Amino acid sequence: MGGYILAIDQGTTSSRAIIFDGQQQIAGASHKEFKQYFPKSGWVEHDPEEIWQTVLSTVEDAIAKAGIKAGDLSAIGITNQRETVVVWDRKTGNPIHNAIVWQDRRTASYCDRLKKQGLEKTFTRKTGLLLDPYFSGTKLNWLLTNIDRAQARAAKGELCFGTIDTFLIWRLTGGKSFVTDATNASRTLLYNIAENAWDDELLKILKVPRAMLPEVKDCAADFGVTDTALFGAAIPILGVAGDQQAATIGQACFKPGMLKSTYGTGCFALLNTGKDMVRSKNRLLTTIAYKLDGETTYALEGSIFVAGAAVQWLRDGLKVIKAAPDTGTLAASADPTQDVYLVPAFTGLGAPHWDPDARGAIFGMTRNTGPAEFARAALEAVCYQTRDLLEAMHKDWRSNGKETVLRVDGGMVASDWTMQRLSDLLDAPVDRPVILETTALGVAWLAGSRAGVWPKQEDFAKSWARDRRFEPAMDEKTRKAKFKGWRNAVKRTLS
Ligand SMILES: Nc1ncnc2c1ncn2[C@@H]1O[C@H](COP(=O)(O)OP(=O)(O)O)[C@@H](O)[C@H]1O
Ligand SMILES: O=P(O)(O)OC[C@H](O)CO
Repeated sequence: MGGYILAIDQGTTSSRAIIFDGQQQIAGASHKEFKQYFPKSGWVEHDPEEIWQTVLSTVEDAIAKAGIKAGDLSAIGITNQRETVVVWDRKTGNPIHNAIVWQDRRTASYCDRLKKQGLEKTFTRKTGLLLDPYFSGTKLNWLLTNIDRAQARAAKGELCFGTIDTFLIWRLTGGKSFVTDATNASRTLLYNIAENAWDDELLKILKVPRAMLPEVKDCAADFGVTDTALFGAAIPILGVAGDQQAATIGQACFKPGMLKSTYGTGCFALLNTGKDMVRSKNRLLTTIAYKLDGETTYALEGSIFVAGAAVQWLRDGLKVIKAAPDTGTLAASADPTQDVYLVPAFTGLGAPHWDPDARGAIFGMTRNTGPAEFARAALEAVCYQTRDLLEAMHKDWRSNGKETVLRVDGGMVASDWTMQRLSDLLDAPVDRPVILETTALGVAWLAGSRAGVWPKQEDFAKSWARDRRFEPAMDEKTRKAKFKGWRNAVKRTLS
């Protein structure tokens, strides 16, 4: 036995554990949703203990389903929802508050104050990010300011800050490892992506004591060993990356100009820009795609906050569908003469607008508008937003005529209707891979290659296989008219 790699994919709405065998095939998988907390308008929290329990139970379940023992695992890779902040007590390991989730907008006015002080340029130059509540830094400031004695305790080194990867590694190693990787660090507003180090000036502005920060490692590195009391074996953790970066790796987007877009709760498009730290003139992010053997590869990123979340809203809020896959069928039956647009700014708008105060809106409803038109509008909104991102990317990045085909993954790409509409509205082909668990696959590759049991980068890239290519089939006039309607709807939604 050997070559088995466990990938822990801790996402926004669920935790997954997937075991890959030595041939990079899925040998066992488990998945568990957990509760979302919305304490106030625009606030989103998770209970770190629920996250931990779902990780433990899915790992045990995946091991059982794969029919192996924990000792058969060569390594673990961890990938995670990014930016979400946990602060815990260094002695007890207990969180001092719920995790503040990436979607949470509670620090919008603080971001505005920082912008008014003219600080956005400093943050963007050093971190590649913008002053938006999306990122970890202002959320961490909120915890330090609002939780009793947190600031003083953090300064004394009594508290630890982490994104979800760091929190999980801390727990998995029995508090022995306090580490993160460069991709997760690059989403905090505290990390200088050119120097690859926590940045003292930014720490001072956001009043974050250095004593509470983890050590930052490459994506394939020694992150610690699991406590034997947990799974009955000491398993090395050898790969870590934020989920969008892990998907970029899993999609084998290793060459500059390669591009992937992941459709989960939100949608995130990453374009590999190689060693170039491309500075966007169109409000995209510059971020770390991965750091391997001390070398940093950068990406341009477009982030949309609501993608599959709109499908969840159709299911749980409007109750017009029973399950996510019903959306495509319903959308296909929509009246083509009704131009209904949904701008799903439930938690503000991300790239390229960055408007945290915008809220969702529907335009073009008539007396005949029903669930089918809502479903189509929700799915099309994801496609229009992807086009907004790709247009911005094309302005920032010269492809020199070497266009690569967009590779897609995430829960939503199971919908053929959505992928066809995406290709139609982009007027470009879209490739869906055979393995849709690209996030888990990417981090499994980081861990497996570090363990020496998985192929090197080039051979891994060759193993990427396409399930289906969607080609555009919409006429230009319709596409133009639809996109014009979308742009107009967005304009009317901005705050
Ligand atoms: N067939 C489908 N059609 C449309 N949306 C879908 C479909 N299957 C799943 N989804 C949506 O995809 C999302 C889940 O994707 P996933 O990649 O698991 O997300 P995350 O990692 O953010 O939790 C959910 O929001 C769900 O509503
Ligand atoms: O959990 P996902 O897949 O929606 O990803 C969340 C992103 O990492 C947020 O930046």
